[in-house]
Amino acid sequence: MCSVYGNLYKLLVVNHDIPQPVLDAALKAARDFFEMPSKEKQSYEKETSESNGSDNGIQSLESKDKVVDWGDVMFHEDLKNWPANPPDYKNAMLSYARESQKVMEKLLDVVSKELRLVPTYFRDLFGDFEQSLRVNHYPPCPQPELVLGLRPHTDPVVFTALLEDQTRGLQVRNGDKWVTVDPEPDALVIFVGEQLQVASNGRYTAVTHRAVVNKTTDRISIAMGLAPNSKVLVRPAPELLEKSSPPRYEARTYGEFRATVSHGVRW
Ligand SMILES: O=C(O)CCC(=O)C(=O)O
Ligand SMILES: [Fe+2]
Repeated sequence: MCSVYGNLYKLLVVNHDIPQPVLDAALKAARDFFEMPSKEKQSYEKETSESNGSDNGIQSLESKDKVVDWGDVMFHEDLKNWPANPPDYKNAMLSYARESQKVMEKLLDVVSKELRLVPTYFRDLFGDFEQSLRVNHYPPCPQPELVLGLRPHTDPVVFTALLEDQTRGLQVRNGDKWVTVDPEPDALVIFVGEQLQVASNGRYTAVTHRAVVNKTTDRISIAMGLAPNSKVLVRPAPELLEKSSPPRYEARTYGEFRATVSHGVRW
C-alpha cells in the first residue's frame, strides 16, 4: 500500500493511496483560510489558537526572554470548531482526516508485524481512535534567525500525518543535529508519537521536530494526529516485556497523560 522511506527519526510515505485532489483541497482550504482578512479570521483564531505569531510579531521579537512561535494555528480538537468560511474548509479537512487515518492504521499494522505481534495488535490496543487537526500557517519573518515557526516538541499522539506545501521549514532532530526535511510533492511525513513510544516500550521513539521560518515565503502545514480516546489505558505491550526488557513507562490512560504532560504545543 505504500513505500516507507526513512529510519528511526522520520517516515516519509509516498504511494499512500490518498487521492491527490484530497491533499490539494486540504492545502488550498488552509491557504484560503489564512488569506482571509484578519477580521474574519480573528473570531476563529481566538477560539482555537495558542499563537502569538505574525500579528503582534514584531513586539514578540523584541522580548528576548519569551519563546516566540512565529505562526498561526487553527486547532480542531476531535475534529470540531470549523469556520464557516472558506465554505469547503470543513469538508476538505474531514476528507484529509479520513484518508490519513486509513494510512496511519495500515502503518500501525506494519509496526505490529515488525515487532512480531499480531498484525492488528496496536489497532486493537488503542481502540476507537480520535483525531485532532492542527492547521499551521507561518508567515515570512523579517528576522527568521530570531524565532521559530513552532518550538521543538514531540506529538503526544500515536502517529501524526503531516501534509505540507512545497516550502521548506520542517526540521527533525537526529542525534544532536536538526535535519531539514525537504518537502516532496505527493508525500506525507508520518511522525511516531508518544503513545506509540510507550506502547512499544521504546522500540519506536517519538520524533522531536520543529518548524523554522524564512524571510520571503509563507508556509502551510496540516498535521493530523491519531490518538486513542481518553479512557484507553496506554502501557508497554506485555508481549514485548522480558526480564531483560522491563517496562520503561508507566501505564496511564490517554486522558491522564494529556492532563499531566505538556510540551507547550497544544495537541
Ligand atoms: O509545520 C510543521 O512542519 C510542523 C507542525 C507540527 O509539528 C505540529 O503541528 O505538531
Ligand atoms: Fe508536531
